[in-house]
Amino acid sequence: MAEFDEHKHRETNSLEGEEQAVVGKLSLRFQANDIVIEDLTEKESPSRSGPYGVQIVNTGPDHTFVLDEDALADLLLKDDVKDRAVVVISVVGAFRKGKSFLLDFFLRYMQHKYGSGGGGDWLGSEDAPLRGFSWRGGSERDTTGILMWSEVFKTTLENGEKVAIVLLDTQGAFDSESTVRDNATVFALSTMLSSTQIYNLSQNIQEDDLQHLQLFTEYGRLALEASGTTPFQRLQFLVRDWSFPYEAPYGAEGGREILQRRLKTSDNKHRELQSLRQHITSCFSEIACFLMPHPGLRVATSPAFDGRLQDIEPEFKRSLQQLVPMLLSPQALVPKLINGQKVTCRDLLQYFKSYMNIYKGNELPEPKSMLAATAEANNLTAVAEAKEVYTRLMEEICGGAKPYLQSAMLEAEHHRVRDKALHAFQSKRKMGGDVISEGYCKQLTQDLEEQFAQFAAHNESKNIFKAARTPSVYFTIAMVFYVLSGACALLGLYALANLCNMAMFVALLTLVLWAYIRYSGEMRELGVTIDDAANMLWDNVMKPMYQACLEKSLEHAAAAAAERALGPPTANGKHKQL
Ligand SMILES: Nc1nc2c(ncn2[C@@H]2O[C@H](COP(=O)(O)OP(=O)(O)OP(=O)(O)O)[C@@H](O)[C@H]2O)c(=O)[nH]1
Ligand SMILES: [Mg+2]
Repeated sequence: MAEFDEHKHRETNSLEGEEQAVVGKLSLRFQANDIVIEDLTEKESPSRSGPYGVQIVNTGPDHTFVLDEDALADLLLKDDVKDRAVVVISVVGAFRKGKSFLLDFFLRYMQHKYGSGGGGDWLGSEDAPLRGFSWRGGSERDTTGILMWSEVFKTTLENGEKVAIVLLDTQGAFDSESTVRDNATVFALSTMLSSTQIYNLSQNIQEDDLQHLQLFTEYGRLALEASGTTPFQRLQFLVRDWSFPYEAPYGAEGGREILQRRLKTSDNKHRELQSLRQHITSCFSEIACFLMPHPGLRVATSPAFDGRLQDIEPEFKRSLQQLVPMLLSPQALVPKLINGQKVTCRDLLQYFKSYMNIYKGNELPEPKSMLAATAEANNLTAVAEAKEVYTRLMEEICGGAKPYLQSAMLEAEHHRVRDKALHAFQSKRKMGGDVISEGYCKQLTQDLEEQFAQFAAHNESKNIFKAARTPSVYFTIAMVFYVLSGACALLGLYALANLCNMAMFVALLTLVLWAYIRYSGEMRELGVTIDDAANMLWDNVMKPMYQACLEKSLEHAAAAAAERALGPPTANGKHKQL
């Protein structure tokens, strides 16, 4: 039924003699007396065989945002990137202003420079449609929540540091469906989590654009006080459709002029305007601006435009050639810092979780709770790193295929490795001071002890003598009863002999049952009971008897040796010296 409705849905656009009708997933385009049929399925939901924009923050009911932890973990916890410092590039700003469109050019550069690449110009061929994050024409919003590109790019910076690069596309602000809180949430989340925040503006930098930054300048001020380091890295204003190149030229140079004018603090400015400017400047380690020309009427107004370069004004393409390497070349990449420390992909997952938590309520969080969330995430990432150190080192000592290690030695190694892990935790700088980190440290110590118990149990299971205890106990019992039954039968005590036989069969049956449980992995609880019974019998009956026998035979052997050395005792009890 839904499919039927969808197929009934029709949209028609007309532009300069071109007509387009959308029927279900098919687009019919009447262009220069030709009918062009396009399949929109791929455009709407890109094929999952290649990379795509992964929805990591979804819009939930009642204007809530929900983090898709699993999707994010899949991207950030891949073995080849999880421990790399991360560079996070995000684009924010009002809706329908070409954010996703721009990101798709970023992707072309990334794939060319850091991906499978290929020769030629990174901008691509003139007639290739633009693919990547979903973008489209029209007046209704397209991107919702936050998306991360599924391909985490890798490169080495000039200083030799290996980094991972992630791209974020965000929901446009100020559409008719979003509340002020929704806009603020997307804006704050992406700013707090990115190392390069591209603030996409249309035509000019206006005062209200600066005011939106005020949302977290107070957080920035508190973070600055708490850590003594600049809370955010790069803020890149990007002015689209700049129409006054005669006043300030397109590109970074013109951008600098405009930015200077907009951020200038002078005595004749109102105090509020001055303080806003001061805060913005102190929160980011680098603020820049770039003026983009208009891409041409086909880009802005044609429903048939699919992103191919041949439809874009050359001036716009020239600006892209300047802007994109300026932000994404290895020399330009800025790793994400929080509290003055590099953030790895694994840490980024934790920061996402902690920051999403504070945006769960109905109210916008206070800057203080944003700071508390940062302190929490600082500690949690330090805990995760310490646990990683502990697990890695212990795996090297007694992990999977490593042979059995004596219990006392394993314990000594545990103490050494635990101290190393605790040192890793303590040496990471954390907001909130010792009072907060003490609690995390206690919990960490407890968790490491629990982990050690598991390592120790695993180590014990490798002791083949202990592993063989259960079958040897039951086999011994069976043998003892077999001999006893034979002896009883010889003495004519048939009732007793039968009882012994029965006990022998019970022991053998238990042995067979145990072997089956171990082999099949079924009825594991019964297996544990059989092992426990064997341990109990060993500890309380067989071991004492075995020790008693051993002592007796040792005594006997010692006496025999002494006798051999000293000769047999004489009638008066003295030994005759040989
Ligand atoms: N005027 C103008 N239009 C542009 C520019 N860049 C892209 N567009 C057009 O803007 C429209 C919207 O592009 P999107 O990339 O989907 O915009 P968005 O900002 O991601 O929109 P939302 O996802 O709804 O927030 C498309 O028709 C593009 O062709 C530009 O620099 N100037
Ligand atoms: Mg978009």
